[in-house]
Amino acid sequence: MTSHISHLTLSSKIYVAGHRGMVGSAIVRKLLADGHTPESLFLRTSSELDLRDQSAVRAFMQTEKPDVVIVAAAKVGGIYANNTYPAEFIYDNLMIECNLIHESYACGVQKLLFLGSSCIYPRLAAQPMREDALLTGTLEPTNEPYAVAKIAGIKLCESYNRQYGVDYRSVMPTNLYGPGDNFHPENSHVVPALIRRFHLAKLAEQGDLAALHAIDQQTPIPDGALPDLGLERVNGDLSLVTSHRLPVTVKIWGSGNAYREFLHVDDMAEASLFVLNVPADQYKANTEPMISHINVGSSQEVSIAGLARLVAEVTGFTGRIVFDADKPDGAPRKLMDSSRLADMGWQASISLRDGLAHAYQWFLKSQERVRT
Ligand SMILES: NC(=O)C1=CN([C@@H]2O[C@H](COP(=O)(O)OP(=O)(O)OC[C@H]3O[C@@H](n4cnc5c(N)ncnc54)[C@H](OP(=O)(O)O)[C@@H]3O)[C@@H](O)[C@H]2O)C=CC1
Ligand SMILES: C[C@H]1O[C@H](OP(=O)(O)OP(=O)(O)OC[C@H]2O[C@@H](n3cnc4c(=O)[nH]c(N)nc43)[C@H](O)[C@@H]2O)[C@@H](O)[C@@H](O)C1=O
Repeated sequence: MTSHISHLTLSSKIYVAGHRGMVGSAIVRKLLADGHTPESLFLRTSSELDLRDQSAVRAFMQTEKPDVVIVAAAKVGGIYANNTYPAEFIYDNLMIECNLIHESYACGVQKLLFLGSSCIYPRLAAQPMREDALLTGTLEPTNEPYAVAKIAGIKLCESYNRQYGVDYRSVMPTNLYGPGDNFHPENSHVVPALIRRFHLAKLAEQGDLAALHAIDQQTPIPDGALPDLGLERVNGDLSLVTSHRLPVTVKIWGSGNAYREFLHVDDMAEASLFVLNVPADQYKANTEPMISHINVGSSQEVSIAGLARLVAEVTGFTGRIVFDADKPDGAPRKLMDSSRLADMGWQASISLRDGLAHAYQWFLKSQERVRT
C-alpha cells in the first residue's frame, strides 16, 4: 500500500485520466504551472488506454501505481448528445468510473478525485442546490442516464471510503466552458455552440465566404442552419444567397428562459486541485455520515437569452436572435450552492464576460491552427 498523503506533493505520481479533454488539459496546465514535472504526470489517450476495458485499466494501474488519480475522463456532451446517445452516456461512464475507482483501490491509491456534474441533482431541486439534495427527487429526463452514472461514481467513492478507509473525493462542477471545449454544432454544450454559431453569423454578415468555407471544411455547417446565414450549398460548396435580406439570424435552442450557472475551466482546474489538497479532517467536517461530493460553481447565473446576448457582444454579431421552442430547455434552473467550498477557502475568479472573451479568442486561434 502507498503511504497515506494528505496533499499533493511535487514528488506525487499523478494519473490524470482524460488529459486531452477540456477539464483534464486545464488540470495538467495547472499542475505544470504549480511546479509538477511532466515526468510525474501519467497520461494516456483513449486510443492508448480504453478506460472501459477493465483488464487494460488493471494492467496500467498495477504497472504505474500512481499515488493520486484524477478522473476527468468521461463521455461528455450537451443536451442534444445526452438525449440522442443515452446508451453510450450511461455505459461508457459507468465502465470508466468502475474500472478507475476499483483498480485505484486495488493498487493502493489513497487519493482520488472524481468529476461528476450538477445534473446529479433533481430537476426541481430547491435553488441554489446543496450537496444534500442528492437523491431527493426525480432527475431531468434529457440527461438521466448520464446523471445516474455520475451518481454511481459518487457512491463508489463513498463506499470505498467507508469500507476501505481511502480518501476518494468527488467534485460536482456546474456547466463549464473555456479552452479545449468541444465546438461541434450539435453535440456540444451551449457556450461553445453559441460561440461557433455567432461567429459564423458574423462572418456571414461580413460576407466572408473564405472564412466560412474554412470552418465548414473542418466541421460542416449543418444544412438546416444555412438559410438563416443567407448561405446555400451548391455542388457541395458554400455560396451567398444574393437575394437574402439582412439581418442574418442566429437561432437559439429552447425558450431562452432556462437559467444556467457557468464556470471557466481554469477556475475548475484550480478548484479541483484545491479540493484534493484540503486536509481530510477539514473536508469531513460537518458531514456525518461523510458526504464525499462537493459543489463547484461560480454563482454567476444567467438566462440562456442573456447568455446569447453576451456571446453576440463578445463575437461582434449585430443581427437578429430568435428562439426555437421546439428544442428542449432541459432543467429550468441549475444554480449550485457552493458555500461548502467557499467555507473551505476557494471561490471562482473569472467573470463570465472575461471568460467568454477568452474562450472566443481560443476558438479563433484553434481555427487559425486548422487553416495554416
Ligand atoms: N464540460 C462541462 O460543461 C462539464 C463537464 N463535467 C465533467 O468534467 C469531466 C471532464 O469533462 P470535459 O473535459 O468537458 O470532457 P471532454 O469531452 O473535453 O474530455 C473527455 C476526455 O475523456 C476521455 N475519454 C472519453 N472516453 C474515454 C475512454 N473510453 N477511455 C479513455 N478516455 C476516455 C477523452 O480522451 P481522448 O481525448 O484521449 O479521446 C477526453 O479527453 C467529465 O467527467 C464531465 O462529466 C461536469 C460538468 C460540466
Ligand atoms: C453540463 C450539463 O450539460 C447538459 O445539460 P444542460 O445544462 O442542459 O447543457 P447544455 O449546455 O447542452 O444546454 C444548456 C441550455 O442551453 C440551451 N441551448 C440553446 N442553444 C443551444 C445550443 O446550440 N446547444 C446546446 N447544447 N444548448 C443550447 C439548451 O436548450 C439548454 O436549455 C447535460 O446534458 C449534462 O451533460 C450536464 O451535466
